[in-house]
Amino acid sequence: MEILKAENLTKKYINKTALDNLNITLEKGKIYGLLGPNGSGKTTLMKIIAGLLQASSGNIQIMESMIGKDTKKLVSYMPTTNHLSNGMKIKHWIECFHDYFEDFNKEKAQELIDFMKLKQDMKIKNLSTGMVQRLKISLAISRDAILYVFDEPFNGIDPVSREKIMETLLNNLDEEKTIIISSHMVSELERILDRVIFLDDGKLIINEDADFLRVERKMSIDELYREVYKDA
Ligand SMILES: Nc1ncnc2c1ncn2[C@@H]1O[C@H](COP(=O)(O)OP(=O)(O)OP(=O)(O)O)[C@@H](O)[C@H]1O
Repeated sequence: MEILKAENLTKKYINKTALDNLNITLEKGKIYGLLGPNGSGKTTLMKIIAGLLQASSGNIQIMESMIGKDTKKLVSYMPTTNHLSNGMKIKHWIECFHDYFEDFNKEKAQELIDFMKLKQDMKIKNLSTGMVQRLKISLAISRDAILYVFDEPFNGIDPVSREKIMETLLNNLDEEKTIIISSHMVSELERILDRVIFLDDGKLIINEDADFLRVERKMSIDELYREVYKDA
């Protein structure tokens, strides 16, 4: 089942076309790796899907609704930046998410925060980079959305914690959910991906089944990535 469809999606900033006539569909229940070098348009696409940025032209629909207020309720988005204000404690953010998102499961968030070895009384300003990432991920996973969009969830995270986060994603989001993850850590991510999307300078160059690509190209997704972008 198709849950997202983008047609001729273009995003122009003042002197840069960040997304160039993108046509893309996402299927229900799949984990997508959104891959590409710096500046290829990954964050721009994710922000548009999350309803935080408007495309310059083209259409994008989620569950057959045009992007807007209604589709925001269907998408749980974890930005790459720290969007949680510093003076607040973790427990305040749990309350905020609970107030703001109808689909937010407070008990689940509390469990995940414990699992991630965080304490509810910790202030955001006292958290390390990796701890902030773990908190952002816990909050995003605690929503019961249709589509989960994680922008660079492994930034600043050590290898053991990366494994833990991947396990948490797989264990907490059932097979009905669709997930998009952008990352530069292709080799670590590849084992959980069903499909891969390669962007290059705002253009879609691959949207394909990961196993199919491995067999067809006789290489891992990581090797394919290095080959495709060797001149980037
Ligand atoms: N607000 C903005 N104003 C002008 N240009 C922008 C803006 N945001 C992004 N860009 C440009 O759009 C292009 C795509 O940026 P984007 O952040 O989507 O790429 P990305 O693939 O997420 O990169 P990275 O891997 O470095 O995070 C880049 O050339 C970037 O400089």
